[in-house]
Amino acid sequence: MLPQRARAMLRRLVPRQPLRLFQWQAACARGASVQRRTWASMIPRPLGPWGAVGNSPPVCRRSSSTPASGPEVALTQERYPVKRLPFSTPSEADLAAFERIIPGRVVTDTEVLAASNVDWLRTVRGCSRVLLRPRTSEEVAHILRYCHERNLAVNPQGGNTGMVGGSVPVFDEIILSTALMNQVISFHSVSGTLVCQAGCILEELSQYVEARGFVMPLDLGAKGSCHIGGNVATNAGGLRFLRYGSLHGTVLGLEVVLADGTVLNCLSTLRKDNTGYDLKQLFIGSEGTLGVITAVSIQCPPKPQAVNVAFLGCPGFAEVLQTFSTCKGLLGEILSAYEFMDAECMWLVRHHLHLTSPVQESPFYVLIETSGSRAEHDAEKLNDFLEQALRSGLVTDGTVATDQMKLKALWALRERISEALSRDGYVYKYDLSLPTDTLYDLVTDLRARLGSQAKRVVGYGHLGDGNLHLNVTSEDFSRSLLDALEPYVYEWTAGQRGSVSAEHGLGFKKKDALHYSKPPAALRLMQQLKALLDPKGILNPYKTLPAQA
Ligand SMILES: O=C(O)CC[C@@H](O)C(=O)O
Ligand SMILES: [Zn+2]
Repeated sequence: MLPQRARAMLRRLVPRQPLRLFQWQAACARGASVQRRTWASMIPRPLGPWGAVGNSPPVCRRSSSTPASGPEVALTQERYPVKRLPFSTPSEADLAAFERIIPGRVVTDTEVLAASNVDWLRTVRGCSRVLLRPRTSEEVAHILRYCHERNLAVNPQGGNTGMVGGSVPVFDEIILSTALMNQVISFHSVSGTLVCQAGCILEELSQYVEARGFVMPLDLGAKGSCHIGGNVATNAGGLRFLRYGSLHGTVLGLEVVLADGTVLNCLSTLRKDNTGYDLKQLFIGSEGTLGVITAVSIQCPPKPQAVNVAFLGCPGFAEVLQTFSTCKGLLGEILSAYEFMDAECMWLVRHHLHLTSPVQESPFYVLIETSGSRAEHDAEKLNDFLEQALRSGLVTDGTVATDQMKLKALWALRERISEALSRDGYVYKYDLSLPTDTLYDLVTDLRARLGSQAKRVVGYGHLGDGNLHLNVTSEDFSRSLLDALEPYVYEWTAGQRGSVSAEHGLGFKKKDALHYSKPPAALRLMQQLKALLDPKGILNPYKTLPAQA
């Protein structure tokens, strides 16, 4: 019985490596339990408005202009204890002044504003009455110079795909959209340096550089909508972090318009530049509170020639960790992603998005990606790893993809968890950096602690980066559930010397938790930097930094 089952698995796992069949058979014959399914059953069925898997790739396009429908989102100022700061209120004369700066691109249409005032998760809502659509840095400079003089608050907005309420107004801040700043400025075909405006959509940039033999150093589930400027402003992490590292390393230069309208042109394309303070770093992850990023220079790595994705089932979290150690050792330089999700996540993507699991039901799943330059070499390494993982019982079932469509289908299972969660009810999101050994303990702990108060408590994330996405859902927003979660989650994280925001930033929702991850002296220095660069506090107020006493 076993050799036959093993053969079935081999066909799925090593589609292009017939020479290795014997080794696989041997490995499986030594006791690996496998489940047979075919690719046909694995490929998800067509989806709803967020894209389809099948002949077309699963593009996860979050549209800021068409947020999911549902009951009206409560105003942030009503749900949270926040007081409007004494900024001016935009007047008819201000609108006329904006109209002179960007003729025809001053938006007061209530439908457009309704969409731009709400985050895509539908958890926070402002009441801005004007949205500006500049095309150039000079226009942004002109607008900010005017707002600075008039003491008007400004909410910079990219694709509005953030997770922490950083990209929508809290009150009536003017929305400054980068949507029309979507031009590639230059691309160097030898170095792979891309220079572009801040409003370029990440997925469009990916397609642009891929056609030229390169890839963007970052990739996110929200790639179909998010803007590169927003990615940099929030220091987005994402799915390629393990391989290419943080934007603090890959961004070579920035052009930023400061609060008073000064254009800071640090749009360098140099790999090495040790002249004084590296000012661009201040703006990476500052969430639009120190300046508005208008252009980005970014280093794109060469496109890998061979990509494999393995999607595996693990019997427990200990095995998820051991599988990670094993694959780091055996895959070495070709390992480009190590993601995990628990059984609840799989339930969510199946139930809400009708995606089909390619492997038998397991308590945990891992997605391993390899990216290299020689297909045979990578396949050999991957086979060795899979053989060992299966033989030692770390992995109980799995499947491997090498072609584009199947790769994307496997990635969709992981990338679209966030979307599935948003269809499950109100979502409380925690994006934590934790020591990998204890990374899942908090999920288990919370399930017991919250009991039936929560609809679902799930854990997934970028295990390779020590990043847990802890998500809790309830039918509707519940103050008592929020109180049960906070500050408990933050205290738990601080107890592990973790970070309360690994990659999503602080925005509006997490700003008061900053002190769990930074000492008082760091907070003071941040406040001083803010005061220096934006003395009137007009840029993205109520975000990132806690309100000063
Ligand atoms: O929704 C989340 O909690 C995480 C979203 C994103 O960072 C991901 O890794 O999928
Ligand atoms: Zn993430």
